[in-house]
Amino acid sequence: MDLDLDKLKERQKRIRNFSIVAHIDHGKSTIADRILERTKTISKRDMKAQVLDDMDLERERGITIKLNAVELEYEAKDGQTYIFHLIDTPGHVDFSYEVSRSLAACEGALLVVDAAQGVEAQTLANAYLAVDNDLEIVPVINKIDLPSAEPDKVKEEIEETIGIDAESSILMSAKTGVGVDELLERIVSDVPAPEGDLDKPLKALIFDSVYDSYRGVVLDVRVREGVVKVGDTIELMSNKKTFEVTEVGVMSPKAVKRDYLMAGDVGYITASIKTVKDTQVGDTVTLADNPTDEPLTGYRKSTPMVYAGLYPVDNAKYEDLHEALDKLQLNDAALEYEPETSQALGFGFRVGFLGLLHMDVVQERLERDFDLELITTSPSVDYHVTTTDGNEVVVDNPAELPDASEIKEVREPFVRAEIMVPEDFVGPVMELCQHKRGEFVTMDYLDKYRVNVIYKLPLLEIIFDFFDDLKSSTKGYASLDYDVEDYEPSELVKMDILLNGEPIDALSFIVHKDFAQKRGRDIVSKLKEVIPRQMFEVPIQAAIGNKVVARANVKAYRKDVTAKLYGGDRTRRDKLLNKQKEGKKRMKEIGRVSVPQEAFMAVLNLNRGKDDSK
Ligand SMILES: Nc1nc2c(ncn2[C@@H]2O[C@H](COP(=O)(O)OP(=O)(O)OP(=O)(O)O)[C@@H](O)[C@H]2O)c(=O)[nH]1
Repeated sequence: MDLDLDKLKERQKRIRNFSIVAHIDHGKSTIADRILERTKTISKRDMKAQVLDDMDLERERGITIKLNAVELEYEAKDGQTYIFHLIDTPGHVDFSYEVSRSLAACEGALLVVDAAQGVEAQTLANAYLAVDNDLEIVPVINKIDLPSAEPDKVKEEIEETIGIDAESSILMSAKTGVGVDELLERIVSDVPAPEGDLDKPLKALIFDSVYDSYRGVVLDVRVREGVVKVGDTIELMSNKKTFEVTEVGVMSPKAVKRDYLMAGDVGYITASIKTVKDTQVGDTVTLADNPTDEPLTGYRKSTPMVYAGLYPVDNAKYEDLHEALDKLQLNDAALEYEPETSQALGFGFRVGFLGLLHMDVVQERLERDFDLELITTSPSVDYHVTTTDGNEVVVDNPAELPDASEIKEVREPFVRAEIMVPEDFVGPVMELCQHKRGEFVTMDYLDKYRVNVIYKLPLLEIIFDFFDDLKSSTKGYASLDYDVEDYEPSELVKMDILLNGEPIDALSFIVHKDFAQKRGRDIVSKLKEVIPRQMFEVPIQAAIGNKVVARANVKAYRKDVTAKLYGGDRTRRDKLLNKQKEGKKRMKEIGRVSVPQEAFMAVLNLNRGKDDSK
């Protein structure tokens, strides 16, 4: 097929690639929906609650996790039809890495700020990412319909904190539809058209990919230079593998086949790529017979912050879990894993996550989409350890921490946390940070009422529900952003948990010396509750090295769950028995002791400062 390059150049001038970035809940998805509606990309009837958040999990949790790209056509007031590629981005702090991936595919960003909440931590973090990517930023003040909206104050905040001109901010309400027309016109006038030579060899960035059981791997790409057509042989530059293109197209919002994708386009390519491992997000696609010289610079690779062991309840499902992780990783470049074995749990994987929300999402997806039953061990951060013989080791599994006598120093990751909060709550915020081993850095006034409090905090203390604690101690007014800054020595110890005299590797955790005694006692009493009585007495001990810090016994004999019920109520009795049966599936035989999944969660929840028995 011959393409008319002049026509394509004309078309390129009418393309606008942009993202919407915002703090969580400021209205990105609702704005995206309004844009889709107004451009008739989707009829009202077809519109589910929110189209772009299309994963079940996202809808249930009401958060955007995965990015999505859609193409839409907009007939502007100048009479021309423009092609918009809208790339959705997540708002939760765990997923800021995904934001930078989507921004790499754009020329502009709509920076959405809630008119009542004002600039928050992720507003800033995302605005900086947009600036780093040289994007044109269009400020949008949303929710002006709210009685508490203060658009003028928010404009000032944007100017002061981000340093961009906010006078011409679009004032809108995604709820009522006010401002949507202006928004569409401003996308045309303010977001630059993509540049990129159509005559040059193909250069396209893979910014996401999904596995489809019929078509193989589907690559989401932003074409930077050249053109790609069905029948072309593409090469993935990182591994030099070649594939014949079977389909190209765009999402609008369903897949729509096209004859070609050209420089400036955001769309998908399928090429019967069967192995998930061949495609890497951030890689460059070119043509095998006319390759480009240099790959595009990908983007910063995500680094996991939290690690946990994932084990199938049924050991025979190990391969299934492996395959499921492979598939999941394709859609989730931030996910890292490697095989590990546990004496207690058998074969499984050490998995690296961006945060606990990411961990929950991954576990839920593995269980729901791949029908696996899993045990997750207590999450850990990565520790840098210097041993007495001078070796440096990185430990992300507490069970692997060398013996205390062999350790010279343990360094743990510290973050610089920026907490934005109305000044009335500065006290509670500082109290919380202090309690979490934080070190005060500085405090700035953003305006008359709002303060940016900066603390240095151990990542270990942040990952366990710091965010929830922060929300409750500030009535929901605080927002948080953090970045790992460095590793510093801390007085950390490994707590072993022994059942029946045997240390259970999957229950070990690392804790600061000052919190160790209490944590040990709490865990032991929690385990005593959740471990069912067995045919023999089971001692539970918490120990640091050889020193036992807490101990309890689970008495012998099996608890009969129906004992308390008098005869009559049959259904209630059945229900209980069923519940017990259900619970049993999640029992893991460790040595001679049956340990329920709850035991592993108990360790996690106590570390998170929660009691899950309620
Ligand atoms: N009153 C009012 N509410 C709005 C407006 N825009 C969005 N909302 C509501 O604000 C909440 C959050 O909106 P979303 O669009 O889900 O926010 P988001 O920024 O996409 O959130 P994430 O996808 O989790 O990052 C929802 O309950 C919306 O109905 C608006 O203009 N006015």
